[in-house]
Amino acid sequence: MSDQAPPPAPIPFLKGHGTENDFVIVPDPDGLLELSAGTVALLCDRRAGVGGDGLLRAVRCAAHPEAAGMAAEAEWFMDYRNADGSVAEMCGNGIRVFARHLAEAGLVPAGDLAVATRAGVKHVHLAKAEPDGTPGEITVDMGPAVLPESDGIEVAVAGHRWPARKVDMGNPHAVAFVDDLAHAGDLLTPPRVTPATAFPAGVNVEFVTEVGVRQVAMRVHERGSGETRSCGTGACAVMVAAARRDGLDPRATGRPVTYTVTLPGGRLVITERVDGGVEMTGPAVIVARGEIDPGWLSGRLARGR
Ligand SMILES: N[C@@H](CCC[C@H](N)C(=O)O)C(=O)O
Repeated sequence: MSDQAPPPAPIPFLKGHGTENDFVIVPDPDGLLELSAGTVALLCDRRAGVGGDGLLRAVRCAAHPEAAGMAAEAEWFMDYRNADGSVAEMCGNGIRVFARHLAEAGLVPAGDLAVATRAGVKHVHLAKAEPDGTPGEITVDMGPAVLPESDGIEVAVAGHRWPARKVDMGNPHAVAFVDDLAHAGDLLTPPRVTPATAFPAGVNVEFVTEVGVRQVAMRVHERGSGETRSCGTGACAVMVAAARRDGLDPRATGRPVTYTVTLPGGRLVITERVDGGVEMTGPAVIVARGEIDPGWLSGRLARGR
């Protein structure tokens, strides 16, 4: 009989995206996996790992110390990490992909579900598939946007500088209206946001142009991930900033307002309700399922990647 320990079990994962904001999804119902920042960064690495703008760990609320208090309202906790391994409060595209995974895996009934996040419990609705089999879009109640007084905030990149609006969607955003999205340059380095004290935990930066009546286009540089092809919380922040810029506030007028937000990776439809809640609708797909080789992972981590 061999006295060697059995080889570690492969770690199941999925790959999915929402408007091309892509994620590695790691099912970990009982919260048994040790996912350090280094592990997450390696898994999200597009050349050395699986590749993704972020990672979504699916843990039962009851099995996660940050989520146990939400277990009465939601069964599942979206443990979201950025590509550099940092933790973020919320991910708007991620939560749609997360819900798609739970539904396809038969872990939740189709239709409506609650998902716990670090920004609280969010309610998600999965529309029925189209007759041709195309998966239905997913709507998330993202909660209200918070737009504090933010006079004096500026965003600078690629030799340009703009005033910006501070918007909190559970995570922090600085929204700058620009004449041309190309003026943001290649966005290979983070834009400079001043004063730095406005965002002590870092910030996601959105660049927005108007393309029609209640239609805007945007690019985003995400905290912890760099430029991505879409950002759901960013699109919601942009929608509300655009509405205020257009003199629209559903809480004041008693009429909901809807904007279409076009991003490099697709289109999101966002409505601000009269109670101030923001609803985002968009696609989410699972594109692959596989197994992470635990020998590769532990070897890379032992060698410092
Ligand atoms: N891509 C996400 C936002 C992910 C978190 C963000 N980078 C942060 O650090 O706050 C989205 O779709 O909202």
